[in-house]
Amino acid sequence: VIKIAQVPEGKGFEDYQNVYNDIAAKIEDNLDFDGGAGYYGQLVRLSWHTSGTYTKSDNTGGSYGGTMIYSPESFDGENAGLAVGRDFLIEFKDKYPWISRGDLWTLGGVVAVQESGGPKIPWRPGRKDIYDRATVPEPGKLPDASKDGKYVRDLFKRMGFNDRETVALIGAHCLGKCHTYNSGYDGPWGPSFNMFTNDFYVRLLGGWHVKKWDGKKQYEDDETNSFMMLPTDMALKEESYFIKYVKEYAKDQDLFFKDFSKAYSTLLELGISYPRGSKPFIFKTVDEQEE
Ligand code: HEM
Ligand SMILES: Cc1cnc2ccccc2c1N
Repeated sequence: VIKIAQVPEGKGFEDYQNVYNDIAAKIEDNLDFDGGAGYYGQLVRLSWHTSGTYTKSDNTGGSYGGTMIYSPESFDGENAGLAVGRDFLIEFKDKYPWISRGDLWTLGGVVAVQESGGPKIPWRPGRKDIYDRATVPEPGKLPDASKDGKYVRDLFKRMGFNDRETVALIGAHCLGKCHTYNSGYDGPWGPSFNMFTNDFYVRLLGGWHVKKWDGKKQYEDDETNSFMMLPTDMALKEESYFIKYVKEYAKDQDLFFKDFSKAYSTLLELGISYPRGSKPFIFKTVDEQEE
């Protein structure tokens, strides 16, 4: 399956920086949403779920066609709650009719990471809204949080990621929270889930215990009982092939930022063929434009 990037006629860096700025402004106007998590987590999760359906062996799935709104992908239980992110962004599809769903949904994630203090994420436009349902991926490609490390390793390998990239990508769990009505998991209830940092790894290396409640098995931190980890989060410290990267990133935020930027940029472009030598955009943050 070939998916060629096609940039809308005459659109360039400035056009996409304008969309970036509109999304950033709307995030800024809604910082108290979701108990103070804002929309950062919602938008990064949307960008990841529209991309994480990718299978390297047959080049199916990925962000190219904006297929998440079509069945059967729209029925994937792992996508519960993503209408929040899609509805947040939909006004920009009306304001900028030339932008595709895939470009809008992935750009939303780039804005969220950069505006929450994270690294710059190189990004290229050219995803095309598809209309033929044949290219809509089946449910089951996105990960189930109740599984173990081997499952996580194999799932990310299916997308073409190695162990280092897998650990770096899951560090996005520094943002946002779980919602029982989406996934059955809950929390964190602690502070700072609206800042992109290496906190996830630092906390992960601390003490955790299984939460006593009637919901799905998840972990709670020994110290304050206000943070949470999923079973697949804990898997990163249980497997020898993952924990070495958890330790590296807990010690060195710059290294995490560098590896995350590369892996996340790759994630958002899985399956897409770009013209040789096409240069990604590096958008300015809102703060950088005020100077
Ligand atoms: C083993 C892999 C992964 C599993 C099993 C997993 C699972 C989950 C689950 C169950 C939630 C809670 C959803 C809810 O209840 O609203 C969640 C949230 C989230 N995930 Fe992951 N995830 C994985 C990897 C990733 C990756 C690779 C990224 C991004 C690069 C990511 C970004 C996020 C974000 C930002 C949130 C917070 C969403 C919000 O605040 O609404 N996750 N994840
Ligand atoms: C600290 C932490 C750990 N795991 C998470 C998983 C999903 C969403 C948010 C998370 C989070 N803030």
